[in-house]
Amino acid sequence: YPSPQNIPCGWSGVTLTLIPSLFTMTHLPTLHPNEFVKIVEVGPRDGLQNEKEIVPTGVKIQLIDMLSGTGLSVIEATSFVSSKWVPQMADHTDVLRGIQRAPHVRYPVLTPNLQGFQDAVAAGATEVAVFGSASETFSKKNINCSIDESMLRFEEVINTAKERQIPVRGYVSCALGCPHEGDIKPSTVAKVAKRLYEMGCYEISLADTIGVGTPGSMLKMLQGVKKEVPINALAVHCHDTYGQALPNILTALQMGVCVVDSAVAGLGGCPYAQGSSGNVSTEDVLYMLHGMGIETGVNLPKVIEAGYFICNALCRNTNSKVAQAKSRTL
Ligand SMILES: CC(C)(COP(=O)([O-])OP(=O)([O-])OC[C@H]1O[C@@H](n2cnc3c(N)ncnc32)[C@H](O)[C@@H]1OP(=O)([O-])[O-])[C@@H](O)C(=O)NCCC(=O)NCCSC(=O)C[C@@](C)(O)CC(=O)[O-]
Repeated sequence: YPSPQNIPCGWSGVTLTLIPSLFTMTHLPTLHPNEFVKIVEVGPRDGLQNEKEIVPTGVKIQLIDMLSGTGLSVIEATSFVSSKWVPQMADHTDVLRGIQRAPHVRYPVLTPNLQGFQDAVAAGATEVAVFGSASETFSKKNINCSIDESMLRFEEVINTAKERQIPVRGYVSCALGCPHEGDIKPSTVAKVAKRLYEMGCYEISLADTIGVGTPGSMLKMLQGVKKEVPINALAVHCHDTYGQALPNILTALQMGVCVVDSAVAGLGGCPYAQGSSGNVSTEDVLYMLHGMGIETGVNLPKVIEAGYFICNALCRNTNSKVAQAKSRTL
């Protein structure tokens, strides 16, 4: 079963003993110039799925094409979900067929069930993601089934994907809190993550769906999950509702995580998680990582340009502090 993870993963060498010093702020970990963090750009999917006005398909395609030229290696393109549930993603096939695929870029799409997987493959998808939750209530509201039922659906998707050599990524929503159930135990997150990993997901993205986490809760959650899933198979997916996304990501990096999800211009929100704000912006994550001497292979000015493009198209300001600062100094 193929793993698309060819990228060196440098931060896994940072030891847990550095974590207490994060909190006393006495010193930060030593930085090495060859360290690499993979960015998973989720703007075209997570960033746009919650937009009230339907974004023209051509705009989505142009955004993905611009992002393809930035050095990003993974761009989540769209979702093969029900258009009754998420009308914004109804043009999934046209988006996937319309983009100019760059050879070094992978374009995963969300598939909640076998029907979505089959539609995605028919449209040309070569990588998919299943999305589960650590909260029963959120699972029912988001994909209309319990956690156990969702695992049966995902198993079908993953087994079919294996036959076709299609890699599958897994999400665990509500990893740091649920809009309906409040706090979620790290052991519950770990259990769901483990099930997805053992079924065959090559990477598990732990999502702070409503952006309520702090470095403290991120630390405890990752301590729980890494007992069940190797740290180099984990990613973090932080929404920035309480302005904690960057410190949470930094904490995850210090724990050894080396894959970070983010959305250009900080777009986003989940239609089934009221009150959640946008994802952490790709521009701000890049600025932090590059400032720490960590390589990403991504060109920040080109991402800022893509961010301006989509913000103009949506008639709104960017959520990226870095893009805002750069525009003031132009
Ligand atoms: C999962 C379903 C489809 C179940 O929806 P359901 O209504 O329970 O499905 P069903 O199996 O009972 O079928 C009912 C109808 O839906 C159709 N159907 C069935 N499956 C599909 C499909 N794949 N694509 C298109 N149509 C589909 C099916 O064909 C049938 O059509 P009808 O006979 O009535 O005409 C629905 O609940 C759904 O689409 N949910 C999507 C929710 C979603 O996209 N949420 C946002 C993404 S998750 C997220 O944002 C979190 C994340 C990943 O970013 C991380 C984080 O921050 O937490």
